[in-house]
Amino acid sequence: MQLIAEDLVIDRGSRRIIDGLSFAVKGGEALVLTGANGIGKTTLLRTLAGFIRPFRGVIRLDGGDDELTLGEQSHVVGHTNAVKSSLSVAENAGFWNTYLNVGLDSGQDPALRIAASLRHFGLEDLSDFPAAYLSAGQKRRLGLARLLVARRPVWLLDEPTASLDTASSERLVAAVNDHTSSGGLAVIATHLPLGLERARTLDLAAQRMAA
Ligand SMILES: Nc1ncnc2c1ncn2[C@@H]1O[C@H](COP(=O)(O)OP(=O)(O)OP(=O)(O)O)[C@@H](O)[C@H]1O
Repeated sequence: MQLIAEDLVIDRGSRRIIDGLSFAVKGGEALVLTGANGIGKTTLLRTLAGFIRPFRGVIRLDGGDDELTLGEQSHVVGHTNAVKSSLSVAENAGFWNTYLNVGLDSGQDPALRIAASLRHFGLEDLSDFPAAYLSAGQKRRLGLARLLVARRPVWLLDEPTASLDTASSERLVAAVNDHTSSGGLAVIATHLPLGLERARTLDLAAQRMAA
């Protein structure tokens, strides 16, 4: 499996944000996007997810499921956590298990998968807690638990360690490392060095200067 971007040109409003960017990420790899505020990391991730249409260029997932779009094969974690305040922690995870598994077979009992996801992010004791009352870091951990409640081969993560303490950041890094070691791929925007295994860095500032 390989995620390929060729000659991407992306505009926001009347400004050109990405100009002629090409890269490839193989299954088993993480690509870490770096660059100063406003350089275009979120814009690129949202374009990969299918939320923004590029002005020009090609994005494709070779070796994926031809019946599904790239977005349908991706977990997308943005700046907001997509936590439903009216549901409990476990109900949120249950909702995503149902919603995100559409078109993809998780291959595991939903209840076991949900419990394992919450355990991985240290939320098992908060299962019945109303999501509305979670702290910022707990909400972030619940947002990240989505990554494990349903199997998707592509992870697109925007500043995933925002609000996380050191231990929680390490849980995220472990989840990404497990994902890539089992053949998944990830594209991750971050300002912090994450210490991921099997990771390469794409510096968008250097790309912009070269364009
Ligand atoms: N909806 C929009 N309309 C016009 N310009 C936008 C829009 N969204 C973002 N931009 C601009 O696009 C540029 C890239 O923004 P983007 O959010 O992709 O940067 P980033 O690298 O993720 O930044 P940060 O590190 O601050 O999160 C910025 O100059 C921003 O102002």
